[in-house]
Amino acid sequence: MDEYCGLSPSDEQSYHHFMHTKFFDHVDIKPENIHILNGLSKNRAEECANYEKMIAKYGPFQIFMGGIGKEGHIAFNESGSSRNSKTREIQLAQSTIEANSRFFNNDISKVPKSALTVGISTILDNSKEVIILAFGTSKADVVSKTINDNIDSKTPSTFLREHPNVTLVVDKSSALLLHKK
Ligand SMILES: N[C@@H]1[C@@H](O)[C@H](O)[C@@H](COP(=O)(O)O)O[C@@H]1O
Repeated sequence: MDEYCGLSPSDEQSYHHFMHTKFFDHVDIKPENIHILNGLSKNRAEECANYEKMIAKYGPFQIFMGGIGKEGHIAFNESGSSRNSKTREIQLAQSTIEANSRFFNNDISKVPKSALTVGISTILDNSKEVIILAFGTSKADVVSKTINDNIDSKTPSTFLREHPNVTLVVDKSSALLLHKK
């Protein structure tokens, strides 16, 4: 669903690498059926347009499963992403760069500044079911906002409420602020 710009698929911090080591290497799937955005693409706009075309051709997704960023990003749809957004290149928010630096030896300068990501529309308008996982106290604020705030691009995860079949999976820590309402 998303990939850092400039990282090769073999780079240990790439989402290619993550998805293979955590998932694809453990299930029975043909390589030709795995589709991850290419962060090394020379023509990023074309890469994104082709991804949308492929989803339109083979979609909809049975399940879209992902996490959530502290400011409500889904995939890499940072704050400000519109409901109609499609697959595109996006500049990463400073908060995302800081949060993800934990995967780059806590060295912020090593975190790519941009990424390719599916859009909010790509997700919500092409998925029969959406499952979002949010664990830990660092996600408590955004879990509360996702459920209670106005639906607005400031917190893109609020758009999830416009989809008929979304499950937000939380643990006690990320659900902490829900009890205070
Ligand atoms: N691009 C990814 C997102 O797709 C993911 O949702 C987010 C939260 O991940 P985690 O659940 O590990 O905190 O991290 C990254 O920024």
